[in-house]
Amino acid sequence: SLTLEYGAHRIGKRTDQMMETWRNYGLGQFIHWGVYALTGGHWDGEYYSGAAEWIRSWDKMPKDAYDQLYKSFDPKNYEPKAWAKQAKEMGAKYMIITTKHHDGFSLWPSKYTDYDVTNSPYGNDIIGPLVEAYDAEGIDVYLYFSVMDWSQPGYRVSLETEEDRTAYEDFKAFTRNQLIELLELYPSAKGLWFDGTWDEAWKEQAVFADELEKEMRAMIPGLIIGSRFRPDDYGNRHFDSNGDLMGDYEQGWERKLPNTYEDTKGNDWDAVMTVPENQWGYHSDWRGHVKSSYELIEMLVKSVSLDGNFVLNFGPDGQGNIRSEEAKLAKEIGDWMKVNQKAIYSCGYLNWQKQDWGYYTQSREDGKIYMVVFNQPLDGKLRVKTADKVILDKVYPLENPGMILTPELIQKNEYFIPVIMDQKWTSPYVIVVESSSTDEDKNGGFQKAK
Ligand SMILES: Cc1ccc([C@@H]2N[C@@H](C)[C@@H](O)[C@H]2O)cc1
Repeated sequence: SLTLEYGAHRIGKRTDQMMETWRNYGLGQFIHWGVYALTGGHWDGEYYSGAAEWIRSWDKMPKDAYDQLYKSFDPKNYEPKAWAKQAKEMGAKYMIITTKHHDGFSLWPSKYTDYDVTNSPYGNDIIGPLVEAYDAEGIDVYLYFSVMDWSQPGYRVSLETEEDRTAYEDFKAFTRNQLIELLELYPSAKGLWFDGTWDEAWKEQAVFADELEKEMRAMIPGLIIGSRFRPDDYGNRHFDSNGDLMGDYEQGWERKLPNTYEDTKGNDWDAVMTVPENQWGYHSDWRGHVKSSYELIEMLVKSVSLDGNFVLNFGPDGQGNIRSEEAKLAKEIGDWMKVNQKAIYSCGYLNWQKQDWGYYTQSREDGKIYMVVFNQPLDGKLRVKTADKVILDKVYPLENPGMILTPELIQKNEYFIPVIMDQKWTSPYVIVVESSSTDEDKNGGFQKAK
């Protein structure tokens, strides 16, 4: 393997408490909010078919018109406490907020740019009250930060000339200043979610990024930073040039999920997901497929079953309203979580053979196994093939622990669990499996593991 100065600084999962807490979240909320929300994905009566938060890059969006939008940013309906309460009801354990997206508009009072909330009619800090509201609900806050910043004169896609390099040095100092400022202003933040780090110019900054990451980690011990921040000695992000994970967890799952445990490479990871196919910021006219709570619950369960976190995106409108489609999803997901949260929180991957009826999760606290059923077999028999030397001690519906189910042995380590056909299941349900391992003792008999 290559000798890397700026590659992965750790092999394998972090084992400290803050990362344990992160690993056990299960469900998170992403919030994309900024001046792009004022356009709602339209300009001058025209519909923008791209991702609404990218509307500035649209050829039909005059850049100076976009860059004046902040002078109308005055969200009368912004209610951070209501947002936090809604997230709590949904069952989110953490929230990632865009402090600054690619356009560079800073939602906090930044000393380092005039392109921030203090120079908008709204005038006040957006981030601070949001952090307080989510902290008060017991939901951990993470700060999304886009390194790419179209508003900054020193920003460069690539460094071709000496002038580029000089300008980029200013941009690097600005970037560092804003990040240090964010961590000084919001020290209760548990981590940073970086974006906009794909430019060639940034990929040459292995030394700078490494020093900056070390500085930020020193400011907030245990700070959690994903794989999308640092480039290694050869400009590789996410995985260094030896294939080792950069940062504390993999951030590569954007609008997609791994399909097998092997896909996760045994790393911690999060999947961030839009409700429509590809809209993060507010678009007033969602076209194409809008995901149902059923689909999103399956993605959540699939993520947890593969040792990941699932982060659902919300895009408040220009006045600070949460749109009705998202409010409905938050309610429906929350209703499901209220009944089934034990199969999500502090749960992860179980190495039993994947079955068609759905997903296994296993509690990292008490080892209980959860069968989350999405596709009930027509004969009502859930096939279960355990790992070797496992016996099923007790099987019952999470919603009705008194209803003991008797597994039918098909062959060694394989059973049918008879589901309750008389009960009309209308949403994904959970069967609990309490199991123990058998170790063949000296004389070949079986005894229950202690
Ligand atoms: C090609 C591309 C660049 C940036 C993105 C940003 N990452 C998501 C988390 C959103 O912030 C989106 O604007 C998406 C696609």
